[in-house]
Amino acid sequence: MDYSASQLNELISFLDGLPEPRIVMDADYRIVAANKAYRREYAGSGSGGVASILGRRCYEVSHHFTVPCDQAGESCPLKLSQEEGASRRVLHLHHTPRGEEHVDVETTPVRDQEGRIVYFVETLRMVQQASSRPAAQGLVGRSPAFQQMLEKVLRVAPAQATVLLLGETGTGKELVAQAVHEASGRRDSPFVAVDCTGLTENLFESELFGHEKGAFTGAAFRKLGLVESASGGTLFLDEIGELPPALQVKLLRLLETGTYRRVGGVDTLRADFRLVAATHRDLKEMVRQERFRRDLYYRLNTFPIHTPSLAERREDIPLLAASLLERVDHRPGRHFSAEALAWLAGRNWEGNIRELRNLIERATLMSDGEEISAAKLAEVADDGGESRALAEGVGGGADDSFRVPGPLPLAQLEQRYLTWLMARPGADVRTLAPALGVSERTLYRKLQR
Ligand SMILES: Nc1ncnc2c1ncn2[C@@H]1O[C@H](COP(=O)(O)OP(=O)(O)OP(=O)(O)O)[C@@H](O)[C@H]1O
Repeated sequence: MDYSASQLNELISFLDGLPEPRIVMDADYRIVAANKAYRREYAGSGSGGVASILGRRCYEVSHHFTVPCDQAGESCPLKLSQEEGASRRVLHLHHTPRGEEHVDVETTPVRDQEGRIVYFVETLRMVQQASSRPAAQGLVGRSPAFQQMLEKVLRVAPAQATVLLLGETGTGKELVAQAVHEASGRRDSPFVAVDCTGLTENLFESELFGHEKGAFTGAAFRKLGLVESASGGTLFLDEIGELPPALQVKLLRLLETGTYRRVGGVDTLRADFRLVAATHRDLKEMVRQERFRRDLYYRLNTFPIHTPSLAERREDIPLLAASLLERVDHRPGRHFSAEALAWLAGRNWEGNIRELRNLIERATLMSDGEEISAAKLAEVADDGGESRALAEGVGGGADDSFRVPGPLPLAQLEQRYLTWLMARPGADVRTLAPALGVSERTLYRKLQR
């Protein structure tokens, strides 16, 4: 290796001056150095400081894995970077002194004079827009489906590209739109949301473009439109599939020319917003049926992001439930019993997170003690008794074979398996724990994770 110790020291002191946490690794995944920001953020005090990570492998430190990430079902940026000889970025869940966190990891090869790769510099950017632990606000999630979505959000956010959010109702499209805004350079300017449902032609124009004083009866003052209010920021058009054809033309004109006029005004104004649009409809099908303009569809569909349904991210339900409980109920000590969490995870949620949130809110209002039970949830669920039957363990409905779509990291497999087990009729922690060879406390802790 033609890379001297003094060159390595030079590299480290250069990295010390950079604000983001960075580590240097060799091709064998060993951490050979960490910059000041890394030491501050990750190697904390108490755990032996930076000395405790030097010489150890990155996958042991960040994932507590015994094999490299790519052998544990995750993509490994070091491996990808090595294969392609270029920088690679992936989103990972990392163990940190604060618990598990989403981290945007970028690995860049370092070459010697002969152009051979000798080290890799890994940059770790903390993701502010989502939490993998219960949180009082923002997006929470840790399932693969959620991570795939989050990775797309973080990639597109810094660009100006239009984002199209496609997903069932209640999957968090507005929250995702806000995350795009927060992760973009426009975060200090307004985020303006417009619901396109029920917009008439007149309303659309005056709401979006504003109007001049006296433009029509009742227009006593000049009014700023939402496009103007969103200037410098992000305009979120929710339920874009509901926009009538006449308004689709107007929106297309705005997007293509980047200009508009207030109702009753003569000045042409320049729009400056980043567009995020969302719909639960199949826009492509609407185009086929000529209910949505093809040209507008292509203009909007620059960067589509699928917001996963709860059925696609079932393992996130206990985490979401704990977060939503924090949001709707501020009484100290309020929590779900393990059976309640398993009951929530085993149910079908057509209304997705919104339905989950509403049910939790009803259950908190109807519960007196600190603990919310599965029986209480079943009582307040409005599905004709099917839920109660499941909670009491007398009804069918739970599939009796455990299946996974393909290889999964073992920690995820365990989580899925436990959630599935607990969702079976009659399952309870007391009888399951000995069958699984763990204590009740351990099982409870695993279910809360
Ligand atoms: N990942 C998430 N973490 C925490 N809360 C979430 C998450 N996603 C959605 N929520 C919550 O779920 C509810 C529904 O979300 P939101 O209104 O953004 O959904 P939507 O997809 O825009 O729905 P619709 O299509 O009906 O407009 C909100 O209360 C939101 O705060």
